[in-house]
Amino acid sequence: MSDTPIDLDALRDRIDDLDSQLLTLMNERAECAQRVAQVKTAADAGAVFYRPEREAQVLRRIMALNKGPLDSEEVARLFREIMSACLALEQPIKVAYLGPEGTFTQQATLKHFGESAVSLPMAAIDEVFREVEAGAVNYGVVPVENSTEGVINHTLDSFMDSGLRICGEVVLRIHHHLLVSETTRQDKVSRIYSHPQSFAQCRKWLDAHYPQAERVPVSSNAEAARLVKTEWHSAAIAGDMSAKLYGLTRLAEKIEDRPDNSTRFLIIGNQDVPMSGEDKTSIVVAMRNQPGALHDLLEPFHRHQIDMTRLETRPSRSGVWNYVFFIDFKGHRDEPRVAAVLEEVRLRAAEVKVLGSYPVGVL
Ligand SMILES: O=C(O)C(=O)C[C@]1(C(=O)O)C=C[C@@H](O)C=C1
Repeated sequence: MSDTPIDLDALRDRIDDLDSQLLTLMNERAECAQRVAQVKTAADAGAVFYRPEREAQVLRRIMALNKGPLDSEEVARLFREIMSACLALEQPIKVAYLGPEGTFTQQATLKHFGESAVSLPMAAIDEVFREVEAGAVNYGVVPVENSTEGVINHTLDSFMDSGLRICGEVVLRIHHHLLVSETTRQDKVSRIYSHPQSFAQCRKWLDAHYPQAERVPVSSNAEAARLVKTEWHSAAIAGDMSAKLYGLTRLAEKIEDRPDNSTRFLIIGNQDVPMSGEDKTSIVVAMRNQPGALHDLLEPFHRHQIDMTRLETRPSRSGVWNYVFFIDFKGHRDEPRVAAVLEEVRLRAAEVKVLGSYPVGVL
């Protein structure tokens, strides 16, 4: 822009003009998406409209193109919403998530699917699986691991009995706040409600600032926030969504002990996702109970130089599955290198189940 001062009215006229162009372009894009839907339906009666690999490519491309001044993540969030609205025109998407409303899983659902998807809170992780299996919803969102507290066993166990596939992942930075209501006597907080995981993630801060307060574990952060509404001497540890839902204010912000505290969520569904260019694969492997079993399992990954991002062991729930390992690694099952490793692992294991290949979380 030149250095000549431009008056406010002229700038607003320019903004109006740009908004008109954006509106036309967004609607042109929406029409394209509608035509994409027609092409998909013509090719296949059971067409799949939601395409995680394409969405990841669109967002990555936009982030790479962005020259600012808008931040790349901000730009991606805007495009996420545009795609969410375009997908809703193709097919309204229903997503079940681990509720209740106001939890971090709801936040992850919005982050991944945008505001145009219909999201439905479920009371438990296995209910999310059941809803997707029954076809009552298109996809599900469940937490799988936290950087401070580790793996969420319920989710891993649910995969052992389910035929559902992993279609995507979303990583959320978790910020906890100490929340109070307008009636709370802030100098008299003697009880704090939260989910056990959140207490664990804020342990040091609580020991330093509220060593005397009673810590009451409840089923979710949102439930903690709800309880605080009715008690003048209580506070809750929860995130922004819960604060907003119950109209609470922050007495202290970002009280998690680790600044990089984050939770990874999985998108579960019925489809195999094609390659996006930057993918991960999750498998579950049962090994026979014999010496060197773990070494045998890991050796092919090392030899093919495949980058393992997670390895978890769960107790087996049947005779054959003596050891059960959940493994995440970089790459897609359709890549020859990955296909070769999977073949070798199959020869060494009692059983192998590929839970899915899916795009590495973009946002
Ligand atoms: O490319 C497609 O397959 C589309 O349906 C279009 C579009 C988009 O808006 O860009 C919408 C939904 C899909 O999940 C992926 C992308």
